[in-house]
Amino acid sequence: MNAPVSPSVQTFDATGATPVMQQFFDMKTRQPDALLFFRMGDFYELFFDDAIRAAAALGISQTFRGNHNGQPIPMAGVPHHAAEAYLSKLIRMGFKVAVCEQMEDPAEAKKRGSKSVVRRDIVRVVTPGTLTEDGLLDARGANRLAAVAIRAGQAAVAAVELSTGEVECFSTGKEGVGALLAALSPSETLVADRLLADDHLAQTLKICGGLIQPMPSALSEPQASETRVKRLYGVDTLDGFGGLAPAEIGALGLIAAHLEMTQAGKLPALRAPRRAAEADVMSIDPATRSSLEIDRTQGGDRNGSLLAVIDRTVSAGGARLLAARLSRPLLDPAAIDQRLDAVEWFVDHRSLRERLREQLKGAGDMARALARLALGRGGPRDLACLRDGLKTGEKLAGMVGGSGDPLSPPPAELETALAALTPSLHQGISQLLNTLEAGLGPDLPALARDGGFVAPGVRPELDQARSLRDDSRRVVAALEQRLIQEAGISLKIRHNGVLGYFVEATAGKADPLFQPPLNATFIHRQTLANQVRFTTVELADLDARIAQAAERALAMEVAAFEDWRAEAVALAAPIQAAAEALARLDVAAALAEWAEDAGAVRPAVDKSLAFEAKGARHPVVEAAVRRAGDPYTPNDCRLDAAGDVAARLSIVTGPNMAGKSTFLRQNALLAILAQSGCYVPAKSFRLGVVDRLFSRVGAGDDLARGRSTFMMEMVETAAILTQATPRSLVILDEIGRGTATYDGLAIAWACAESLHDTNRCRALFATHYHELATLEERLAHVSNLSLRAKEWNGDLVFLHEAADGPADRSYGVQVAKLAGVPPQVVARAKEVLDRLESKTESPAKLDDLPLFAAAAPVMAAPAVLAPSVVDAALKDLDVDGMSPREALEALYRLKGLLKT
Ligand SMILES: Nc1ncnc2c1ncn2[C@@H]1O[C@H](COP(=O)(O)OP(=O)(O)OP(=O)(O)O)[C@@H](O)[C@H]1O
Repeated sequence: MNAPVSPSVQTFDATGATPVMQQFFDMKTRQPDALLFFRMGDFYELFFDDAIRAAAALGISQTFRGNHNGQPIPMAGVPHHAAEAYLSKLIRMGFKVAVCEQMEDPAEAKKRGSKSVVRRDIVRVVTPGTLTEDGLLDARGANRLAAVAIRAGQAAVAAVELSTGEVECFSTGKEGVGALLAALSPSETLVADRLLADDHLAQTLKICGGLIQPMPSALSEPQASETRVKRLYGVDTLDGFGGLAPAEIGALGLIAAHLEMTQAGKLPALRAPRRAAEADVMSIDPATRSSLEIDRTQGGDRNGSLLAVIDRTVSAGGARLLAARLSRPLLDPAAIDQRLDAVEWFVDHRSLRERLREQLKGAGDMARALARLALGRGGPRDLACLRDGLKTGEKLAGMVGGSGDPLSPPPAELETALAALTPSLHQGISQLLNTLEAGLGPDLPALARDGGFVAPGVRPELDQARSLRDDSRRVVAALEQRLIQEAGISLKIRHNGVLGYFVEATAGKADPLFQPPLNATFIHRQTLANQVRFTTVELADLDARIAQAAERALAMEVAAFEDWRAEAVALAAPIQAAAEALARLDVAAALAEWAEDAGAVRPAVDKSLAFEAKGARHPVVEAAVRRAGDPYTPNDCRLDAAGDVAARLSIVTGPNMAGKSTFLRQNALLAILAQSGCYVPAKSFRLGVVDRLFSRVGAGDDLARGRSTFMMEMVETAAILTQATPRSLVILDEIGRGTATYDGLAIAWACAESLHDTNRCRALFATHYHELATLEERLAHVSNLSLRAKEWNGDLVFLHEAADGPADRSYGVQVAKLAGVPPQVVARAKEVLDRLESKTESPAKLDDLPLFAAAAPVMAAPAVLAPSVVDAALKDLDVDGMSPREALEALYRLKGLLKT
């Protein structure tokens, strides 16, 4: 989303306004910070500043309409049938839009007097977090409205997905808000305005809160909040939600207030809040989430993320559930196992899985259809979506329940889903299903008011009105034949919204109709360039009868729709449960499908502090490498925070491009996949649950950020060192690289020691400081790993193989050669390196290293290398011919030259 646009609040002097403008001013005063879409006939018009801003944002023309206080009124408009596309664009740009509709037919208004104005009202305020239309939403992604509240030092984040009715509520400490928001990735976040004075919180919200809506602080006060939440759920007490904490009520209260304000009194069908404490889900801070590219890449694309690679779901609800699971891995091994049982069952029942996935494709998005119906924005197609979803559910329940394999009955996770999908277990649902199956015809319009969707034979009165209408149409056809005979010229009976039915003749041939005797029958109505239009007494009479019958038929259809809608909304809870059950089946089957495609295995998750991966792969890099026709090298990784069966901390070395970052990330992704209840791409994987995952990936990986991020890197490192527990998993990639060599080495060294001694967590620490390899001898639970490369006929070959022990050397010069650094520079670098590596020329050996001493080591005497190594290397650089990556590497090389 683009940077949110700050609302511009205008003040108006309404004196002397025309009645319509007066109405506009009234509406605008009610929603001063929203663009007002003011319905006038077939258009939504915008006026004054709104018109100017919307015209600029949408690239539509801005005109003027009349005057106000002697000034022309700026105006811009969008046709109502195309409004959704414009709305979508405005919302994406961060605008808020208030939709003001005509609440009556203009004819009704006329009855009150010729000067009276059509009644209008704001029916909805559209904000990013309150969208429900398919056209405005990504079907496979959630669209959440979040709220943050803090009470007595305790924080809560609540989130509602209005388009499916899902509500979640999390309690956390103040510092946990960022991780929760990053996991929820809301498109809009409500927060009491006084909390924005807290810089840290304001910054967190800015990074992961979507559009921030400051709310008057009074709205999150306990009493007001509680009353609003009760009203939202239509309950007398909140006890049924299991003792919500004051901060949770505050956050839900803000959501309730925002919904009241934006939905113009329509109540959404919300589910009871699903609550989770920080202790239930793996905490992944925003920086880690972004660097691991879980549901989107660092560039913001879904493609190339972990989610995109493993997602084999076939329904929108399934896709959303998988995304939610992957963004919030669980901590309870039993709950994780339940999910894994379901996946395993589908791995074992392949043909059933294939049939089930085929059925699921046609199931539609029940959750979103129901939400639209509840908010009065649904139509006959949404009812059909419920019908099809429930029907599919019934079929699937039969299919899975009757799988006929007594030795391997469906596990608990699937059993619960099946129960929610068996209509006979819920009388209301089977009744609704019968009603909709019998009631909905084959051709369904988007809106009930377009009619034609109620099947014949369902409502006798409707059938009567329809046959009257259709009979009359046959009479019209007969009348047309008679009039042609009578007039002796060719003519047609046509219909339009203004004239109703009329007779149309070509202008050149219409003369006789104006002459006696025909002018006694044909009454002139309209002359166009090529046609002349008439009516007859008989036709006018027929027109009235047809219009009446059609009107009655339509009214009956709309009434039928309302009945069915109400029946469905009253069954919101079981329908939502069925929708979720379909999503669960889809996710379990899809993960089994992926497991088979990717050769993934079931992980063993327990309460130990171990991490034992054998033959593991990075799912995203593997896919990319294979696409390029290369093989991917699987790797093992063993850690144990207790230090019993493996080291707690592994120092990972190896040349540039050897695969260090990939190895680190791969292991973090295994933990996420396993705790989300997914199979993992490995030969085997045993994991003691990880409570917090931290990843600090080197600044050098991103040129654009690399220059000024040493501070950022240190802030993130500080967070890790203060927050990681013995149950956490930390991956640190090239920490300390963005500063002077000795500072960097000292910081890296101290961090490694602290992780080992104080945090005592499992950690992988990739570094170019080979000096850190000696930690293995100095600390009890440290091991060395290296990603291997070897020289072959003067070239460097990357093996991507993680082996015990440190890297023998860094091969920086060879990598420079591979990267296309000019041969003379490479040759010179080799020469310099040889000298530096010879004992006599290299004074800075680690054993002499005065770690943490204030004095920096003295540079080697430059005399032998006069004028200077750096001068020479600089001179040879072809700066204009370098890519950014080559430039960065050259810079490091130059810094490397300074090292000694
Ligand atoms: N296990 C593997 N099997 C096959 N190819 C791999 C493997 N690991 C990494 N690669 C390939 O090597 C490339 C470089 O990997 P990566 O970025 O992890 O190296 P690095 O050691 O972190 O490099 P640098 O130190 O320059 O950041 C990857 O983009 C991928 O194409």
